[in-house]
Amino acid sequence: MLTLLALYANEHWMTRTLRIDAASHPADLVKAVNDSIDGGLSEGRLERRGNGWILHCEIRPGYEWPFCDLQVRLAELGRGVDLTQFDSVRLWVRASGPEPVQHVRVFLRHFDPAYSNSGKEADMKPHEVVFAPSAESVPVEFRLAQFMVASWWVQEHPLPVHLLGPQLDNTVLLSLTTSGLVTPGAHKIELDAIEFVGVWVDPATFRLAIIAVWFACMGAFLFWDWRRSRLRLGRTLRHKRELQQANARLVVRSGEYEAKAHHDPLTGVSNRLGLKHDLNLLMRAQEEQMFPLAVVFADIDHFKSINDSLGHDAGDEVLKQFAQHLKANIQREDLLARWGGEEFVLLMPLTRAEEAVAVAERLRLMLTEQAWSGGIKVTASFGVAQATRHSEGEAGIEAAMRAADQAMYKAKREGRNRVECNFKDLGKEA
Ligand SMILES: Nc1nc2c(ncn2[C@@H]2O[C@H](COP(=O)(O)OP(=O)(O)OP(=O)(O)O)[C@@H](O)[C@H]2O)c(=O)[nH]1
Repeated sequence: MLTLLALYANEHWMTRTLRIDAASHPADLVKAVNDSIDGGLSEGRLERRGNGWILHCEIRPGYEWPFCDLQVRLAELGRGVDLTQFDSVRLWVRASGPEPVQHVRVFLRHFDPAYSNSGKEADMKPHEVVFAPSAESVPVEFRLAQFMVASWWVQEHPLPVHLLGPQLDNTVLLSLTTSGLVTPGAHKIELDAIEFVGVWVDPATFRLAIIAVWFACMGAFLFWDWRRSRLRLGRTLRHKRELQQANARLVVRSGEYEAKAHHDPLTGVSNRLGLKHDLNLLMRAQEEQMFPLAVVFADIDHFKSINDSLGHDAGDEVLKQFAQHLKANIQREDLLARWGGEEFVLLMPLTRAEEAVAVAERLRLMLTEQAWSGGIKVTASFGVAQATRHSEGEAGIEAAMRAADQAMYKAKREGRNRVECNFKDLGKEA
């Protein structure tokens, strides 16, 4: 829209105008001239009417080319107007006379010291157009490029080649003249105003400038867009980094919560949930290398009396020590968990019940040999069972655990500080 507006403004508003009429132009610079200067008999008289002039002209035979002239001097001699800064001239002209179609010649006379030094108007180079005012609308507009140097003048004024063409940078005179082949009689030329019109900036140059502005705007836009995208990308990357960091923190935190959920806070070994979780992982990863799976239940003997005699804190300390001793004396692949209270469970993959009984026996002995805080003696009762390959997955393991628990109670009944093994309640041979 701006471009269209600028193009319109260039053509219609960004113009320079030089207007000449009787109201603004000094009266002594306008006069009527006739062929008497060449020995003719025609008579011209100038009348001012309103803001214009009227040339009354009586053409009489007597000179070979009779004429009358309405001469408007644009400036003093030698100080002409530079018409090259204008594109066209508008004339408010009417003409009447005895001819069927009345013609008028328009001359722009140029002063150049190379041929005009005599100061005579006849020695100023005439640029000419001829037209019939009645055939044109008023005002009639000529492009200055339409004015041609009059050939008859060039014949009378031989000039070097470089001076033959049109020259309008020092124009001193505009004249309206009766036509060359004029009919004798009363002629009249009315001139209301003259207007030279030009644009400040030549349209071609202006369009080039607009294209340049477009390119500059596009470049500026691309640069701005590139910077905006970079900033946006930076923000996105920052946001992504923050999300990754938050995510990493969440992963760590959820790992911590999971560890807490799977471990007994007092002894640090797995709780029931942790044992189930670890067992599931093992079953998924290496079910084939799990069986036979030995299950050992260990329960501290007379733990209530430890609590009662030494206090609950001492009881806690015994529980911690008990768990550490068990943990330190089993293999890495064995799973140890606190089943509840003072009861612990041990799962031993690829271990037969007989081997597990031996391990339980070793653990039982080991516990009796430990130095316990408070100088007390701590013993435990063990129950052993086994889940075979024939047992169906978790159901088999749960059955083995029940059997081991019962064996442990049997050990309690049989006097404590002993190991009992239960095959019977599994219903299958190891
Ligand atoms: N200090 C402490 N005591 C606990 C904890 N959990 C359970 N107990 C106690 O452990 C005792 C278990 O007593 P009982 O079930 O009678 O068994 P017991 O005294 O060991 O006797 P037997 O198992 O038959 O040898 C109870 O007094 C519980 O309060 C614990 O986390 N810390």
